Amino acid sequence: MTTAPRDALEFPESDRGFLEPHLPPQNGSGPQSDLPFTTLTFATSLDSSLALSPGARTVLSGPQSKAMTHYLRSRHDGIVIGVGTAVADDPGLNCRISGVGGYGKEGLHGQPRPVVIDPTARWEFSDDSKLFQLCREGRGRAPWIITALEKPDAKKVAFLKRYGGKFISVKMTRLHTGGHQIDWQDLLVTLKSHGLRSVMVEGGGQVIKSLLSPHYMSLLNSVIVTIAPTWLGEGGVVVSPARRFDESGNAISAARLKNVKWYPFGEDVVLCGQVKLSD
Ligand SMILES: NC(=O)C1=CN([C@@H]2O[C@H](COP(=O)(O)OP(=O)(O)OC[C@H]3O[C@@H](n4cnc5c(N)ncnc54)[C@H](O)[C@@H]3O)[C@@H](O)[C@H]2O)C=CC1
Ligand SMILES: Nc1nc(O)c(N)c(N[C@@H]2O[C@H](COP(=O)(O)O)[C@@H](O)[C@H]2O)n1
Repeated sequence: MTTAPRDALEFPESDRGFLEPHLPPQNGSGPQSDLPFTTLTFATSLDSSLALSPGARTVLSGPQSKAMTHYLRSRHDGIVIGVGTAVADDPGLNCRISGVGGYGKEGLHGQPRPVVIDPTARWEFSDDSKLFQLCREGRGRAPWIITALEKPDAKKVAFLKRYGGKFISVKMTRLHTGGHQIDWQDLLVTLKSHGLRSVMVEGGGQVIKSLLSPHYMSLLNSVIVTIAPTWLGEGGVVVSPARRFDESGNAISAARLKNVKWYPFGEDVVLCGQVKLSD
């Protein structure tokens, strides 16, 4: 009998049912589309912060809602984050629920593909990065890195290939601020064409802000937010989409959810819903 690794999490069957209407179909065969089922999910404080500062890994979820996030990871083919999160958190981005691939089952079945949006390929990963440690241990998959560069650094390309990861070059708009803006529709179509039938976008702040813009929010099939009973205070990484205005120039809400359900989860509350599109 194989024993689960020490960091394995438990997420009981009894806690799973409520999530089902908010998740991609179990067998992956949703309506035929060139887009993957896309979930936006993150944990926030009472003052809408994801983290104490852009560079700070910050624990918000309690044990139960953390296990829920890992269950979500087992139900999606890919996890998307921005390079800011990769650099700040050195994340694992695997699923640590007992019974999932590497945590009790043979192979990597149930393990999502990490996808990092890194326009300039600035993430300096190495064998010591948590993601690659987990790959070596058979407990996670190598990342795909989405870049605007046509020819990323050959050493990085070779490194990723050794672990089974890769760069995917996509067109991005160059902003006057010097940054980049990805076309989310293009990205999601690309991910689907590479075999990801469902993706969950975890953050960070800049990624979520751009996805919640009027142009892209209709791409979201589901939104699942963990709210932790804490204020992080000023200077945090805040989730705050750009302002919107009506025809008369009056400010209106940037985005709103519909079909909302709230579920208490330990000391946290988990909010599930769908983006309400304007008529
Ligand atoms: N509480 C939670 O659930 C989560 C918290 N975090 C936290 O968020 C913080 C990082 O957030 P941010 O600094 O906002 O970084 P981020 O993770 O959003 O990455 C920002 C970078 O990603 C790229 N990027 C993002 N959106 C893009 C777009 N639309 N087009 C092209 N490139 C794009 C750009 O290179 C940008 O500089 C960290 O402290 C991390 O711990 C991250 C994920 C989840
Ligand atoms: N659900 C959730 N709760 C929190 O409190 C968090 N800080 C995050 N962060 C996200 O999870 C990633 C870390 O994952 P690993 O535990 O290393 O696998 C982090 O990079 C954020 O994407 N999420």
